[in-house]
Amino acid sequence: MAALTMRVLVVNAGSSSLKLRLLGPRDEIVAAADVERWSTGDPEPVVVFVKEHRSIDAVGHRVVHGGTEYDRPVLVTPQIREHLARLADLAPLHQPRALAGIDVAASVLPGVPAVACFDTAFHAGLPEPAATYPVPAEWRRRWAIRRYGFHGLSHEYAAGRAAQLLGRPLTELRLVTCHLGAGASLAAVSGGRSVDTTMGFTPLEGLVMATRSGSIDPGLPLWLIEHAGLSPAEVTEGLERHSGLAALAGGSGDMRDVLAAADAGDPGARLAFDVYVHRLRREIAAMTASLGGLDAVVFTGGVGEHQPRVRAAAGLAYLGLVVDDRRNAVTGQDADLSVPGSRVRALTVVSREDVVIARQTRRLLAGG
Ligand SMILES: Nc1ncnc2c1ncn2[C@@H]1O[C@H](COP(=O)(O)OP(=O)(O)O)[C@@H](O)[C@H]1O
Ligand SMILES: CC(=O)OP(=O)(O)O
Ligand SMILES: [Mg+2]
Repeated sequence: MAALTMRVLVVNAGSSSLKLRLLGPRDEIVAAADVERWSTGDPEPVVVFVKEHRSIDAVGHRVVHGGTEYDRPVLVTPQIREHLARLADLAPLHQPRALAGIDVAASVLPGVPAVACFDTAFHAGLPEPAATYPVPAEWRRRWAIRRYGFHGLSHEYAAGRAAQLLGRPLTELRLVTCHLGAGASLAAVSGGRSVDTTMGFTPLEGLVMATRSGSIDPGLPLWLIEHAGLSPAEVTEGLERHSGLAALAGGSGDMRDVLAAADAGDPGARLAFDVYVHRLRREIAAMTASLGGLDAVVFTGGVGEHQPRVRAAAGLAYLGLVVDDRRNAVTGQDADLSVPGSRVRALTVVSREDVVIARQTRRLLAGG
């Protein structure tokens, strides 16, 4: 069949959700199923989805880490699957879930081609100063230590959609795209290319997340291991799964729960929100510095799409960006949030990683 008319099943295994979409040849959504608060990582919903929606021509999988090998989409073969499994320790909340999705889809859709689309690919061309960690050369060489960056499928989509909303060519724009979901990262996008991003070697660096710490003093985990008697596994578990909003609010890391508790007067939840927003503001400024200027800030991901309070608190008036309270009230739709005449625009864009994945999948299968 002509690859460009394919119906593509998109499997997006995130750290907190599993999103399944069947997209028709013009990227129209034929069917969709989301599992929110996906704590188990069990890929069984893929089986149920496939049974209900036959005539799937191809599968596109979101894979978070492509390492140095994969800076573009790739057809999944047994050998590629094994390579991707070797990267699992670099994205422990994600890579095993993506692999489980790849395996289960292959078992229920035998003979249907599957393509892996990478979060890291959009950042593969980061300028060297942004990509390089100042650590021993031997480490960088032996273990390919560098800033990889993640959420690239989302950042790429958000930047393209922002250009449409602004009615300007992407090649002329300096954008900070803010993917705020369970995981969260910012990208500095100049002329459509990622020139900086807050996540790094793994998806643990950068902003405060639902259960991840984001950036901390690298001396802290070392001290915990060397002097406080914690094992490396305990430190990993603590920073990946028991930090971030969940740790500060003392319960769920879901922003909806944090805000409900904060509104009910819970001091931990208030602090969680304040720390989240403090880091967000700081990192937006950092990305702006990497861009050398700013045309728009684009909010996407579950929190970015649905939380006016986070967007308002990002506090950008000093950058020439003034958010309009009424426009900022929208949730779950693409919109310009800024007051007319604001020099820098604020936008919200519904994350459509599925569209990027489906297009990459069709293009690869078409031989392009
Ligand atoms: N209506 C909403 N209000 C506030 N936050 C929301 C809302 N819907 C989703 N979220 C937040 O979005 C997060 C999930 O974002 P999403 O981008 O779907 O996650 P994932 O990182 O798993 O892809 C949840 O943890 C929740 O905090
Ligand atoms: C890379 C990452 O953190 O993804 P998610 O937000 O889906 O957890
Ligand atoms: Mg996601």
